[in-house]
Amino acid sequence: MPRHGIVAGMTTQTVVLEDVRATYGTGDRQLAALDGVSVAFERGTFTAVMGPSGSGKSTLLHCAAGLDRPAGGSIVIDGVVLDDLTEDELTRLRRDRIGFVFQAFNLVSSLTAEQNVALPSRLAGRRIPQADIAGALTAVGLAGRLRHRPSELSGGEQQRVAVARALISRPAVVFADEPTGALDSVTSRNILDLLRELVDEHQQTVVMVTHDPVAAARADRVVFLADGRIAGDVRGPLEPEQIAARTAQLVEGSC
Ligand SMILES: Nc1ncnc2c1ncn2[C@@H]1O[C@H](COP(=O)(O)OP(=O)(O)OP(=O)(O)O)[C@@H](O)[C@H]1O
Repeated sequence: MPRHGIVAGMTTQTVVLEDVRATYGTGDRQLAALDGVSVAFERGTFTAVMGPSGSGKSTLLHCAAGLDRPAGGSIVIDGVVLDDLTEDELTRLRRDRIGFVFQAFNLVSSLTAEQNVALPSRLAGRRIPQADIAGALTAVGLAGRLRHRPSELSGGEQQRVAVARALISRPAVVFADEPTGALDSVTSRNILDLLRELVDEHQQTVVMVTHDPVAAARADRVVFLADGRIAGDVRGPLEPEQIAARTAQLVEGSC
């Protein structure tokens, strides 16, 4: 794989990880969070990433989105090789093509819900019409919360603001780290409907980390991680029970 620039002939709007390694700590305390992961996410598909706690799911998402630099291997997003990009180039790529729903939401506490949703686009120099911002918050069930600050919202409401923020600019790729983790089953289904709509109607690519077999069953494919390696890769349609059984096997194996 070329080390820099656009990869000729590669289908655009895909995410390709080749032998990606990620470590935390140094010396005796060094831990391999990702240990040679190779996986590709095709354009217009919805993939769930599952696996035991600590198996490397969030690290995979952060590396794939260019938020963390891997210790080795290669990552291509939408035809652009990330490996040698400068921090500024990476930031631009993220703003232009990637939406990220963080596990911890990462909302700015001093800003209202609508200001949080508009922030990434504003930083990229784009103005989003007020009606679109209100529409995105309405789509996640927060029509009555536009002017609320994060401290005035419940955990699930903050999570939904984070989802609206990631989707508003219609990024080519959406990475979502447990986007339904704090939600009741009805709200969770609404968020998953939204993610499906991105894929089915707009050909966006969605990669979602989840512990919930019901949420994973809405994806086209489930990639399983264990101990920083790919431990399974199954294409749907899948039943939640099948997904739960496979996850339980991996959890038992990692205990
Ligand atoms: N900032 C960090 N410093 C040191 N170790 C870390 C750090 N972040 C993650 N790790 C370790 O890396 C491994 C993978 O972590 P990661 O968060 O990617 O797992 P995960 O599968 O997303 O877990 P969970 O399901 O619990 O969110 C774990 O062993 C974790 O303890």
